[in-house]
Amino acid sequence: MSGGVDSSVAARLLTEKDYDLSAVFMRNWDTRDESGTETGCEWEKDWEDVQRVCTLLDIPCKMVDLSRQYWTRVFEPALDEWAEGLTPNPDVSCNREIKFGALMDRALTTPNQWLATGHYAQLRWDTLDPTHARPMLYRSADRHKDQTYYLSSVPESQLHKALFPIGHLTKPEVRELATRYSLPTASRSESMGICFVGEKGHFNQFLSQYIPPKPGRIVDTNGKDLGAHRGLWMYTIGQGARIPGLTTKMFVARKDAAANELVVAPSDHPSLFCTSVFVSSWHWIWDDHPPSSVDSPTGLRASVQIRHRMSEVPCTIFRRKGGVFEIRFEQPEQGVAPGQIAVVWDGEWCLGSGKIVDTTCLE
Ligand SMILES: Nc1ncnc2c1ncn2[C@@H]1O[C@H](COP(=O)(O)OP(=O)(O)OP(=O)(O)O)[C@@H](O)[C@H]1O
Repeated sequence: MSGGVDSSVAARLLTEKDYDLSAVFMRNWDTRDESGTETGCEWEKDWEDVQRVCTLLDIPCKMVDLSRQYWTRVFEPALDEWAEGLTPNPDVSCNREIKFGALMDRALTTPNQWLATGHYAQLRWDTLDPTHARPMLYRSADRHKDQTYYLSSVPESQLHKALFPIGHLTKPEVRELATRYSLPTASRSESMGICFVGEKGHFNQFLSQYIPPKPGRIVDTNGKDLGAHRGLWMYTIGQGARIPGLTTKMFVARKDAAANELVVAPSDHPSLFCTSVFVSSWHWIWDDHPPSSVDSPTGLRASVQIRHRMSEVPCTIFRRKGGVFEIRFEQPEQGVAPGQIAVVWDGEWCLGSGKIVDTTCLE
């Protein structure tokens, strides 16, 4: 339980079933490591809320400190990628490495135990082999809140031991239940993004505590010098880049890490539209995936999401050498950045995800 409304309702719903419940709150950020954020993660407040809900529901709760594991397995690797100019997604690795990794290992000590969370996601079961039912990760009923993107690299072995009690509900329904059950967290506001970063606008300020400035040039696609930047990690491909003295609005098309140059282009420029991505570091949820059609000349027809806040788009997937897969979009896509996680779907069924290492754009 996180102290938020979703996991509070998840816990309340489980009290109606025949489970022997206990709650676990995880601290994953050591506020002593922060030297600039004003509010920090406020984990004490979250922990208090968890305890208040647990008292009401009459279930025991405990806190575990996984801040060291979070630092080494999630934050440091992401920091390295930001420093290289990539766009990592620490929330995806947090679910794999921490919530359904270290936390699950710590919390589940005997067979017949499950870890329930307030994620908006659903599990369906493939019972083709009745002796070996297999969990399939499905979109939640609330497409606006769906969190399967973030769960896309949690392996089957861990999903076997997971429960998502609110996955069939919408957020308004969850809030209504929280009010009906008089949960103390009913009116808590949404937690946004990565807790230690705080408000979105402070992201660069936060990262600058860890990554030194590395000034370089901003150029257009012809190499014309347009100005200076203070570090490639401060920009994301696809974002608008304000260039003093230019009337045309420019967008980040590419980061040239070798030359430490930020390449920008106007909104309709072909360099902003990508036709395919190359993806490595795959985590297929089922370890006997991907389906064999990735090796056929016609490839695997699927859909792909290359960041959380986008709809999935049709694509075809081909296996290339060295564990790399090429994902070809049906229509050119904008805002495609190396480091981002590409999540692959068969309809509503999430098959897995990997990290974008390269892109092919129209120019
Ligand atoms: N610090 C934590 N300790 C234990 N479980 C956590 C913690 N943070 C998140 N979780 C679990 O992961 C789920 C999804 O986390 P996320 O950060 O996306 O929260 P959320 O969507 O804001 O949900 P909530 O309203 O429960 O905070 C939570 O519902 C909770 O079950």
